[in-house]
Amino acid sequence: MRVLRKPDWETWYGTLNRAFGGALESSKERELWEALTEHDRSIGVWDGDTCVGTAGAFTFRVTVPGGASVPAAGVTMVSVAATHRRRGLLRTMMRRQLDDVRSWGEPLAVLTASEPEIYGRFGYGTATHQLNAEVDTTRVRLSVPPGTDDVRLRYAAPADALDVCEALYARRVPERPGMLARRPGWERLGVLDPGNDRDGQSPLQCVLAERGADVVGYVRFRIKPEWDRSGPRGAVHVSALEALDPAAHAALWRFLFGIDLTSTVVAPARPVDEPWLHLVSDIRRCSVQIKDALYVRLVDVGAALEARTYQTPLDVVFEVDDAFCTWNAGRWRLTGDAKGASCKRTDEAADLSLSVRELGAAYLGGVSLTSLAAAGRVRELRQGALAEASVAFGSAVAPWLPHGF
Ligand SMILES: CC(=O)SCCNC(=O)CCNC(=O)[C@H](O)C(C)(C)COP(=O)(O)OP(=O)(O)OC[C@H]1O[C@@H](n2cnc3c(N)ncnc32)[C@H](O)[C@@H]1OP(=O)(O)O
Repeated sequence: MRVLRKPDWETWYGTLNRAFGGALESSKERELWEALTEHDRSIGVWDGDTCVGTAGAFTFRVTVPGGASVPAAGVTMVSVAATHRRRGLLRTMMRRQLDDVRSWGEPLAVLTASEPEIYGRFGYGTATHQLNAEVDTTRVRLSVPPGTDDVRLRYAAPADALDVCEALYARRVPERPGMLARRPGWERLGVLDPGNDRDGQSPLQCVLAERGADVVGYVRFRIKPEWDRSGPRGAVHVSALEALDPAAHAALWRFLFGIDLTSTVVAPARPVDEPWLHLVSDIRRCSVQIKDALYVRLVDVGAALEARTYQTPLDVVFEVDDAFCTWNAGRWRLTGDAKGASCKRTDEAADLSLSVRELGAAYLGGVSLTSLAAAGRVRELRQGALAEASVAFGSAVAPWLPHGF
């Protein structure tokens, strides 16, 4: 196992691509991923000249409750060749990677998982969920708030509108836990639009929402035209949508719901507190599903818990179990409120006992400690401590990450 060398990238990436089915052939996409790869933070496992394992860690900053932007290793590009699976290569890479992340002084590691079963054993907890919806727009109507008609919509070429969309996205990032401050180059992933990825859908389209001279929202989407005996049954596939206020939000969704010759809006990876859920006439025809999204691993429990704020005052001692990163194991006293927090080692009696995985799940405020306790994953040792910590850990805005990496 060694750090990725630049000349090895093609082979390394070939191993990764094959582990995901080998379908990624677009040279535009390869080039971008090569540019985004942080070689000195990536590792490969080699069997002689053959690359059999890959893993990387992007340098991210993630928004946490209270709005701070906390350094996080974005674990990515993890693969093991099928010829070498289930011999402990992933475990070996995860060990090395978490030791590295600790030595880089980053308190968090985050990832989106190809399969939910893989990463819990390494201390990652499911911290954000996403909502996937498939709306029957022949039956579901939207009732929009005042001001919606004042929002003007216009088509723009996705690449031309990229800068203005990114500026708007950057304004959203500090407002929602789980969102990542975009590093240069990342914005291009959203508009790559490789033909082999489309499955009969149109190229990407973009519509901007404007009020006066200001852009107040945008949507990127594709249309899949379809006809059956009863007529047009096309689908609108939403790929990204951001809006700065309720009227802009409603205007964009009303536009999507009303596109001629379509009968469905497919909206994946939306926040679980998506506002249009409150505007639809018939939620049962929106086929809403919830899926796991961002996984969080506290690499440094003390620094991570100090980096966020807490909705209500709390003073609790956690007994943390962490078999994979034993430096975290033991008792931590966390005191804090909406202004700041302190988390230090202690010998005092514990109030709550849990594993680092549950702490990761609760960290962004989207999974309550109470629900984890009801599942038997958190134990309350002092009466009242669970409710105190659970409310304090919550977030007024549901954590969300709109994209994978
Ligand atoms: C953040 C990301 O990049 S997510 C992408 C992950 N990569 C992929 O899904 C690509 C296809 N899959 C693969 O490349 C491999 O199967 C990997 C990377 C998921 C696993 O690699 P392996 O080297 O086989 O894993 P390893 O042998 O170290 O297994 C460690 C443990 O995880 C378990 N495990 C590994 N993969 C899986 C899985 N897909 N589902 C359930 N359990 C798994 C093993 O059973 C083992 O369990 P144990 O600790 O109880 O013995």
